[in-house]
Amino acid sequence: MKGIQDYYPDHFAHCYGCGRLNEHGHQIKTFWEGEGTLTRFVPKEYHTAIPGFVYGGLLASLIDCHGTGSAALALAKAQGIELSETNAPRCVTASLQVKYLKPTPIGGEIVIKGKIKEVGARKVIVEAELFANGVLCVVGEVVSVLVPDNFGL
Ligand SMILES: CCCCCCCCCCCC(=O)SCCNC(=O)CCNC(=O)[C@H](O)C(C)(C)COP(=O)(O)OP(=O)(O)OC[C@H]1O[C@@H](n2cnc3c(N)ncnc32)[C@H](O)[C@@H]1OP(=O)(O)O
Repeated sequence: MKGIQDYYPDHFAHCYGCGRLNEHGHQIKTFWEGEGTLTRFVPKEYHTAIPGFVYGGLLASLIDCHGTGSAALALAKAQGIELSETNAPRCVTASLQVKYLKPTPIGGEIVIKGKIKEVGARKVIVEAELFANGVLCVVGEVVSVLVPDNFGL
């Protein structure tokens, strides 16, 4: 199953968090799951903050790209866009807020769930919950803004 990131054109596919063409990045993929969105990621040992626990900056970057991916999915749905490699909304992060509720253990899969809080013509607000072994460890809110095809070129 394709994630929204699989539809990003090549020049948007180098992001460290979600770019499929960045061999050094996280290459996350974000999907619809019911009315919400979902991203999965398995941290490596070197993603350590203190031994046994995940570095918070990594968790923020996962929430960041989960947010922009969820925003692109939400805009496509709201605007009736059938996703293809030549037709997908492109969003960047305007604002990222993260709250670390509990230390996040290394050693299993992280699941990030997104709830679309607001969808405008260009701005989307996504609330994110990050779980490790089923325990809610981090919450966040991402404001994403739709940008044109030639953004950054
Ligand atoms: C398929 C391919 C995908 C491709 C995606 C692949 C890349 C994934 C990106 C991963 C995440 C990143 O790291 S992205 C990299 C980090 N982010 C950036 O570098 C973005 C830098 N900032 C910018 O370029 C700009 O400030 C923008 C594009 C974010 C917004 O500028 P703009 O386009 O002029 O927007 P503007 O008209 O002023 O505002 C539009 C709406 O957004 C709101 N807004 C604007 N800025 C903010 C803000 N900081 N915090 C809250 N809200 C804001 C405004 O109030 C307004 O709301 P309303 O009046 O409509 O309610």
